[in-house]
Amino acid sequence: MSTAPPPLHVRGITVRFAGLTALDDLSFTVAPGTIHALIGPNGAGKSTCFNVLSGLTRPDSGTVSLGEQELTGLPVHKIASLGVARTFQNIVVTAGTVGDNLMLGRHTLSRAGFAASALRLPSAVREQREHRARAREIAELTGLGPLFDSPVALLSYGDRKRVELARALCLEPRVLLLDEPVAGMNGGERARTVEVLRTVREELGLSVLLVEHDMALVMRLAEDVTVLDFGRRIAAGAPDVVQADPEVRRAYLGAPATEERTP
Ligand SMILES: Nc1ncnc2c1ncn2[C@@H]1O[C@H](COP(=O)(O)OP(=O)(O)OP(=O)(O)O)[C@@H](O)[C@H]1O
Repeated sequence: MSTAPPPLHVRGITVRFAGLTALDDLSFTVAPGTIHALIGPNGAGKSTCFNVLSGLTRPDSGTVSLGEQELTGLPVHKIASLGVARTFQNIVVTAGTVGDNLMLGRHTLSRAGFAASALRLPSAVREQREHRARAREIAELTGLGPLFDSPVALLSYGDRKRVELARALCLEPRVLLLDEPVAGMNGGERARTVEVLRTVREELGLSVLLVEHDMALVMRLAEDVTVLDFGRRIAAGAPDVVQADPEVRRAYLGAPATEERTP
């Protein structure tokens, strides 16, 4: 297992869209090697936060750092290469085999240049072989091993969503940003994904920041929870503490958090 990742610090992030404050002075820390959930009702600012962390949105104020490394304002590819990878809510993977898609994830780690690869120089061929072997290991870890050579188009919805997860893991991230990893999955697929996430965190020792509407899953998987409402942090702490918080219950319009969808 690799060494523990540095903490991911979010400090005083504010994002405004025209007259609307999507994030209002938001601060939290993803502790090394933990699973941290970011939850809140629709429009609370969760996606905006992910967009800031992955470099898609520049905040009006505030900073994001991974340990000592400042990430605020860096371009998407730079943030990814510094160890922060993300998955997207909607599956984008439809073409190629599972292996092809995982190799795309390895692309940014390739040292061999285009010319060396095109000319099939021995060093480039060796490097490709190593990347493919690592992609296979990650496929095994995420339960996709037997599907490595299968076209993604033929996979079930749950497996395709796991290809997206495995592709992000192929970047060898230290922090993984997971945007609704079980959205649209059936009960069996959800349970399988929870298992895979636990294995991945244990085996790879990375930190995970999770946005997920499935409260039962969040409560089972996360060690820390940050709750947003209208861009503000309204509660933070261990799942049972957050769940009992009156303001959190109010934000969810009286719907007790535990009675939402179950995996
Ligand atoms: N590009 C944008 N331009 C204008 N307003 C935006 C933009 N992106 C988000 N918003 C607004 O910012 C607020 C926060 O949206 P965001 O998508 O971050 O919430 P969310 O918590 O991810 O919601 P959901 O759970 O529905 O995905 C919302 O009021 C949304 O309408």
